[in-house]
Amino acid sequence: MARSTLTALANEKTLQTSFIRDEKERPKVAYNKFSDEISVISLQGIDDINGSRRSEICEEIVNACEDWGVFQVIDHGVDAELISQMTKLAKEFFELPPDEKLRFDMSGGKKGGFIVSSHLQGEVVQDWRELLTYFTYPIRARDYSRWPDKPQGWIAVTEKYSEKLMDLACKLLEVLSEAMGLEKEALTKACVDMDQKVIINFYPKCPEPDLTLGLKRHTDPGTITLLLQDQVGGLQATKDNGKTWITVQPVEGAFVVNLGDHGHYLSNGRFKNADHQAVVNSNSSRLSIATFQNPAPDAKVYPLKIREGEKAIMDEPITFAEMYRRNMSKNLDLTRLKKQAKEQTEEAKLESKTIEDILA
Ligand SMILES: O=C1C[C@@H](c2ccc(O)c(O)c2)Oc2cc(O)cc(O)c21
Ligand SMILES: O=C(O)CCC(=O)C(=O)O
Ligand SMILES: [Fe+2]
Repeated sequence: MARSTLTALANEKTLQTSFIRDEKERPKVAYNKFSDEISVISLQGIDDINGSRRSEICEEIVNACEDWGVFQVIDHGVDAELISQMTKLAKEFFELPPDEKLRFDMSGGKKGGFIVSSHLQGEVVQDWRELLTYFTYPIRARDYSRWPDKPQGWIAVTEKYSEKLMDLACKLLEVLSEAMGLEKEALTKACVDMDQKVIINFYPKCPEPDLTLGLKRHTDPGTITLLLQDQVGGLQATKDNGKTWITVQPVEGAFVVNLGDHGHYLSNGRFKNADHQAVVNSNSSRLSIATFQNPAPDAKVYPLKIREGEKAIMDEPITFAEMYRRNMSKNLDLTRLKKQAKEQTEEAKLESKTIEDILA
């Protein structure tokens, strides 16, 4: 799609075929049929090291990580005013004219910027989303030329936001380290020099939302992700390999926290890395801001704790870069297999049609 954005397609009556997904991948649950299965945990009292509230909070977090690998946090200490400024500026970015957004176009291998209708590697079907991404930590790796200069105030607000989210993520990783019977810093140390990347997802309203996805089913690759979503709804998770899905209830000012593949491996599979996706709707656009906390690319990935009676879920330590590469190529193989299976079914259908025709 040259020099154009998704927003232009949002007013059409039907969906372009490049966004239409196989029936098996289409949404099974409505974007606004909210579930209360995901715990909403207040962090009030978490800093009171010897207080009883801290141990209750830790227990709630650990239970949620063992069950879904997803929970929501409120009373997290990130200033409500900062959250509302961040959301306002992010919305304003996506409202800019296409040419302004495309000044930050990421195609051509640039690191950070704006992408329209990205699709996952090896996929042909496009996601119904626009996104803006930039790398915030380590600070020395920041490339401010890839951070938008509009709307005004953007850089100062996003810097503050990423700093506060780094603090919150480290606090949550402390709780998980302790739950594994390790020192508080164990998980952050395993990340070596923690990377942070922010992805702002904008999902315009969609003419035929039942045929497509805003963001296809995936797990996040990193340690932990903090997601700020608006009140529209659309984040869905599954814990039975896609048979059933739930839509996460939006909670004003809350962060949805989910563990990624790295967090899953480090806990030897004890903490889940839930498959999730974003569905879209025809009534309103939706905005979400995902902050990914990842280990450094050359950090070693291997379980930090293997409990008695358990076997390691990895054969050998590998780097995070290698872990990411292997997961990507596994996903690619799966996509290829699915494509082949589909083609074979189509062929079988054609053959049987021919037989039916002969017999008719
Ligand atoms: O865009 C995303 C979302 C997500 C993700 C989706 C699909 C994948 O195959 C995947 O590996 C990740 O998390 C991300 C994490 C990243 O580091 C970059 C991304 O673009 C995304
Ligand atoms: O927009 C959402 O609700 C999900 C976003 C997400 O999963 C991601 O950016 O990795
Ligand atoms: Fe995700």
